[in-house]
Amino acid sequence: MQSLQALQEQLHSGALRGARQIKLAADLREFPRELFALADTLEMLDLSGNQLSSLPDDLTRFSQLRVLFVSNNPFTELPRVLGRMPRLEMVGFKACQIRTVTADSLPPQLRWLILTDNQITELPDTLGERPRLQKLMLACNQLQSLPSGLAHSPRLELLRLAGNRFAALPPEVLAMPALAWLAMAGNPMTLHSEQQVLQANAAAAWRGDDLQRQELLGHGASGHIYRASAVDGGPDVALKVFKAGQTSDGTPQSEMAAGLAAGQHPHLLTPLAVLQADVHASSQELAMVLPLLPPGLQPLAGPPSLARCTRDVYADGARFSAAGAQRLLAQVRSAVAHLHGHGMLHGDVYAHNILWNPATGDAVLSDLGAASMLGELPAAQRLQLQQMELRALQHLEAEVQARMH
Ligand SMILES: Nc1ncnc2c1ncn2[C@@H]1O[C@H](COP(=O)(O)OP(=O)(O)OP(=O)(O)O)[C@@H](O)[C@H]1O
Repeated sequence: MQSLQALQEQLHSGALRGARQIKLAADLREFPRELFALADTLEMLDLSGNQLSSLPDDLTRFSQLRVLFVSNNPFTELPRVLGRMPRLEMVGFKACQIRTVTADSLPPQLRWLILTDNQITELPDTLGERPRLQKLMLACNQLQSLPSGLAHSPRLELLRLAGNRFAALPPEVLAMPALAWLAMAGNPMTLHSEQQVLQANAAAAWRGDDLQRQELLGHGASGHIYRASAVDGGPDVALKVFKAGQTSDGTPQSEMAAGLAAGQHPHLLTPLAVLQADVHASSQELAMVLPLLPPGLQPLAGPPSLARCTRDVYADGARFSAAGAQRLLAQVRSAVAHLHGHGMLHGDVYAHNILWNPATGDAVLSDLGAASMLGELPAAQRLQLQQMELRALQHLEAEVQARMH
């Protein structure tokens, strides 16, 4: 819905009676109190893209609310009232201006917290006292440490720490019993390696004139992918043009550095080169050149839904033959082993990042958007992190094996 008036009209006409979901982006400066008419039924409220900086103290009247998105609003503090919301489990405040997260602002049932792209320097200890916490998105903040209680978060599986101020790996990470997906690039602990790779590859960057951009092949959260032909008559390539300076997993620079450091592998999609920025262009597009994948590939599954949280969503009829499953998993394992051999973590080993050809069973692991270069970390930590990533592979194996016929 795009206006308060539309909300009022629909409430008045009864069209919203019993509504469980509302999305309202209407340049709101204050929480629309009209919504309290739905206090007994609303389960999901999306007020992203408004001008809100606070939420009312009686938000607790939304007794059924489980999901709250308030991204892109000028909050400076995570509203304390959230800590009193009885059923709230998913909270999204991406790209606000949050500096402060107080101990009492975290809902008791918290399962999925998104605080990506804020200005947070410190998180409260109570974050470690949320036993259902499963997914924690903290990329692009100013954190230097984690609350010690997070070390024993029993269900925390996915953690995004990229683009913060960690000078060393926070010790809590290695103790997390269920962690399987970790992004930590773009921190002082990895940055030198990333910059070195980008510098070493700068001379080999392709120029915009080397390529003719053709049709759009697809797009994902972080970029648009085009087919491009090389003007010197070489084979066609794919060009990934990044959408923004940062994603929920990290920055394009970290993604490009990781891809270049990994080099080529038959079951891993990594760049051939970066594209030189066009100094004359009005907007400085970041882009990289990838090998063009053959047709017939499709993602092995869809990304996690709200309900699935950290687990992918497979098509209802998805089935694999025993031989096909073995082939697919062996190829993904070899791609992950290649990355580990190069001192890296993929960070996002998921079926939705595997492009797979159902006819041949061949697979390619893609999306290094959450990958980290671990070269600056002590060898023992590197190994422990790579062991941790094997949990993600085990989840993938279990999902595929559960669909074997
Ligand atoms: N190298 C390639 N060759 C051919 N097609 C590609 C290539 N890379 C991506 N595509 C197409 O573009 C689609 C989108 O790619 P992808 O999901 O990797 O986007 P993204 O923005 O990089 O990813 P994410 O959403 O994980 O950030 C793919 O499903 C595929 O159809």
